[in-house]
Amino acid sequence: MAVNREDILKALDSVIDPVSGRSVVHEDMIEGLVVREGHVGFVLEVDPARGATAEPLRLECDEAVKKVPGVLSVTSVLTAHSEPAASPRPARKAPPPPAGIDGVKAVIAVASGKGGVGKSTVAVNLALALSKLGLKVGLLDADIYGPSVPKMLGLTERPLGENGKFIPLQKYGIKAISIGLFLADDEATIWRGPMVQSALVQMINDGLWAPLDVLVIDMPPGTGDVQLTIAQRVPLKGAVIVSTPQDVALADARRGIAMFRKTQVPVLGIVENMSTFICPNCGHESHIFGHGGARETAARLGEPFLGEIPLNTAIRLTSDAGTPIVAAAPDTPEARAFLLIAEQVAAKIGEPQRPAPSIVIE
Ligand SMILES: Nc1ncnc2c1ncn2[C@@H]1O[C@H](COP(=O)(O)OP(=O)(O)OP(=O)(O)O)[C@@H](O)[C@H]1O
Repeated sequence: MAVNREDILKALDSVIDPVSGRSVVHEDMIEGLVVREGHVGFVLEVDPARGATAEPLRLECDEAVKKVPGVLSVTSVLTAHSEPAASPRPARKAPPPPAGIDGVKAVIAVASGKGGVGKSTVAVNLALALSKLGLKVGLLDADIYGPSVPKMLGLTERPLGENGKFIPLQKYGIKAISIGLFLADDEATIWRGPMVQSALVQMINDGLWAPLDVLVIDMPPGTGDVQLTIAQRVPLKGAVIVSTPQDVALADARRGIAMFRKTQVPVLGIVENMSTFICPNCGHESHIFGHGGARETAARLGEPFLGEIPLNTAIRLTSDAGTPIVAAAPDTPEARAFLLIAEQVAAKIGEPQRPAPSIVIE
């Protein structure tokens, strides 16, 4: 039986907010409703003063929606946001350091100051390479404005919920959740910053991730409020900065580094992506976007340089096909470049390497 938005809104209209005494629909508390082939997702937005105390209301909404005939799964997110304050902005106190996540030994962010430099490609292949080293790995795609992990890992189904917790999907031996799996294609742009932040923090804290050695977060590109809040509210052990070798990208990478330094998140190192191009026909080596800029920037800023990833058609084709190069062809020089970076990252987060399990392409 096909279920539609009206059915869901009607069901939600029966849920009464105990604070206002009116329905959550009437009070405009439901945002970002998505109904796709029986799978329903929405955001319940409450006043920041209520925060997590509104969790029973969210569960009540879930229960109401689950009763609608044809509904296969419900994923909801509770967010508490405040409208931007009228100017002048009050001085913000530094937030307390975030608590760790039970059963997750380390959380690392893969970030870039600029979009399109291959941040997601690096995040996905780094996660798979860490898993090849024997670590238990999770991957959270937090790139609300261009979530590419579903495509790169070939994920289509929505993660199921269990007692208000998300169950990550499994692919190539890692656990993965993407914010993209909860959103309609055109929806990301209408999500306001605070909603994104709350949803992400909830996906991290309410995901059934444990046990994990490392959770890799594919950050949204840039250094705006969303990124800053993640850096402050997620217990990050460190950040990997991805850049291409051009000056413009490096300037943005420097801004990214400054942001992590400001929030006391250690920079684990810089990766230069799309570094060298070797012509598959004649073997000639060329540097389409320049070469070595990220290494120089790292040296100048006193941050580690983690390595170079070549510009290579196989990297793009395998990502597009949902079989990333580290899973599809682990013995190629391109995959080995990711493995070398993963070895350094594992060492920096204090994870000894274990015998590599084999990754099975499903
Ligand atoms: N080393 C590489 N060689 C060839 N193609 C690459 C390489 N790295 C990334 N790409 C391709 O470049 C495009 C952008 O990569 P990706 O989506 O990883 O970038 P991003 O920085 O995460 O982008 P966004 O900021 O939009 O999320 C993709 O088509 C990807 O396959």
